Amino acid sequence: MSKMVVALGGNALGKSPEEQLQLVKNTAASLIGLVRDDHQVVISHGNGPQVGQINLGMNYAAEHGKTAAFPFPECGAMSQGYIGYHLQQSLQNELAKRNMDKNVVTTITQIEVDQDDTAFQKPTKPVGDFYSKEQAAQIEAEKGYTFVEDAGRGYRQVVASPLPKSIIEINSIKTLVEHGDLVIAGGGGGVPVIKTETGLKGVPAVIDKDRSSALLADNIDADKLIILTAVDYVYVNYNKPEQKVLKQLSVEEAQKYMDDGQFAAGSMLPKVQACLSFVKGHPEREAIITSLNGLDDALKGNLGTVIHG
Ligand SMILES: Nc1ncnc2c1ncn2[C@@H]1O[C@H](COP(=O)(O)OP(=O)(O)O)[C@@H](O)[C@H]1O
Ligand SMILES: NC(=O)OP(=O)(O)O
Repeated sequence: MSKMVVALGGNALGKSPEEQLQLVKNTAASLIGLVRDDHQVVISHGNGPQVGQINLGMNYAAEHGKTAAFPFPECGAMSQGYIGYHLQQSLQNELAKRNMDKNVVTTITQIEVDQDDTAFQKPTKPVGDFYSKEQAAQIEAEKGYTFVEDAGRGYRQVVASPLPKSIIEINSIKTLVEHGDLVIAGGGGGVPVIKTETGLKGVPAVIDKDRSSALLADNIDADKLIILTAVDYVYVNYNKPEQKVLKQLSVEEAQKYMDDGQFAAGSMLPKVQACLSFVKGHPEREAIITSLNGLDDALKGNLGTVIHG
C-alpha cells in the first residue's frame, strides 16, 4: 500500500466546465482504482486557466457595474470550489458504480506565504487563456497586466507566485486521511495567505500547485508524488527535432538539466523542482510526472518520468 498525493494540472483540465467534467470523469475512474487497490490517495489540482477565467469574468462584470471586483484570493477560493465540485462528484459516481463506501471531501485550503517573498515583485505564474502576441500586447496596454510566452503555446497573463510555507488546514487534512476519507486539498496551490497581527489575510497571487503538492506530500509523509499534466513524459530539447524522452531521472541528472535550462519556467520547471524537493534525501520516496490519462500505465511502470531520491 502506498500513500500518495496525485496532483492534476490546471491546463490538463480543459478550457470549459463541460471539458473539465469529462476529463475529471476519466481520471476519477483511475483514482478510484487506486483506492480499490488499498492505496491512500490525496488529490490536489491546479487552477491556472480556471482562476484566470474567473478573475477575467468577475473583472469584466465589475467594469460594467454589474458586481463588485473579486481579487485573486477570492477567485482562487472559487476555483477550489469549482474544480473540487467536479472531482468530488466524479469520484462519488465512480465509488457508487463499484458499490464502494467512502467519504469524499474537498477542503478549502489556505497556504501561508511570506509577505516579503521576492516573487511579489516579479510575476511568473501563467493564468487564464492563451492569447496571440498582438492580443497580449493590446490587453497589456489597456489593463496594465503582464504577459509572457508560455512553453510555445501562446501568451498568458502572469501573476505573482510566492513559495508555499505552511498549510493552514493540515491538521484537518491529516485527520480526514487517517479516517480513510478521500480528500481533495491544496487546490490551485492553496489560497495564498499571510499571517498578520490581526490574523490570516489573503494576498493577490497564485501559488504553484506542484510546489504546494510537494509540501502536502511531505507533510502527510506520502511515499509517492504523482504530477499529472498534458504530456506523458518530461523531455530534453522539448518541441525541438532532437527532443529526447526522460524515463528515469536521478536528483543529480534533474539538477543538471535544470541548470541547462531544459525545463520551461512556469510550466515544467516547477514540476521538476517540486519532485526534487519531495524526493531529495528520501531514497524511499518516488515522484512521477505523466499525463492525466496515463495514471494507470504510470503506476504499472509503463509510462511517465520517474524521479528517485
Ligand atoms: N521539458 C519539457 N518536457 C515536457 N513538457 C514541457 C517541457 N517544457 C515545457 N513543457 C510544457 O509544460 C506543460 C506542463 O505545464 P503546465 O501546462 O503549466 O502544467 P499543468 O498541467 O500543471 O497546468 C506541458 O504540457 C508542456 O507543454
Ligand atoms: N496553481 C497552479 O499551479 O495551477 P496550474 O497547475 O494550472 O499551473
